[in-house]
Amino acid sequence: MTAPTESRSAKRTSAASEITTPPPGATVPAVDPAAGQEYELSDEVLGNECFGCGPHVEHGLQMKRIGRDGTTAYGEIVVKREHQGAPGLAHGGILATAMDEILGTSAWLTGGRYVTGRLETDYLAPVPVGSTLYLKAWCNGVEGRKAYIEGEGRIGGPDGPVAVRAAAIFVRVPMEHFTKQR
Ligand SMILES: CCCCCCCCCCCCCC(=O)SCCNC(=O)CCNC(=O)[C@H](O)C(C)(C)COP(=O)(O)OP(=O)(O)OC[C@H]1O[C@@H](n2cnc3c(N)ncnc32)[C@H](O)[C@@H]1OP(=O)(O)O
Repeated sequence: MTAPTESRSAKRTSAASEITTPPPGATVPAVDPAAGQEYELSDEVLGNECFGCGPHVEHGLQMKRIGRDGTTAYGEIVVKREHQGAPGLAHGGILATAMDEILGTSAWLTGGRYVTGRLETDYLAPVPVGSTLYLKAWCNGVEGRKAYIEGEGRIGGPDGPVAVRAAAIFVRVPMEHFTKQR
């Protein structure tokens, strides 16, 4: 019998593919001062209806933004019964949503409004219902309208094992992007 081999995702240290790795010319921006202020008021910026962070969306993730360090953003979600896929475990799409929310927060901290263009996710460990997922996202660079953002979610504590990683391209859009579709 051959010894079990480590999974490919466990060997990877980043979720970023060639597409979500910034090109050499990309720069890592400082936090935008206006975005820093918006961060403190993010409920008002987004309203209360966001599935990812709306504090009163009953079955939503109710992600709490718990701090930032420059454009690095920190957040937490508690996985609820309504977030299950397999019995007792968080649905992968829910985890991707949590990553989208925290990565998006980091993108917005660079200044301007951003939407997700591409989101890549590595799942490393199952996340049980009832557990807290400790989220962190940072910006690897901005080039033109594209922000290259990466992040991770840990269980058991902010320094616990990594359960999920993600990398994304967020694309800067004008404010009308959000109003013209209504
Ligand atoms: C401080 C903050 C506090 C508040 C916190 C708020 C947090 C919020 C958190 C929210 C979290 C949740 C967030 C959500 O849920 S956002 C909701 C989910 N996302 C969407 O609905 C986006 C839908 N897509 C679009 O609207 C358009 O396709 C966009 C706007 C994205 C681009 O269409 P547009 O016609 O405008 O531009 P373009 O096509 O010329 O592209 C421009 C550049 O981008 C590159 N590109 C585009 N797509 C991709 C791709 N897939 N992979 C790789 N690259 C891609 C493209 O090659 C080009 O590059 P270059 O040729 O210039 O080099």
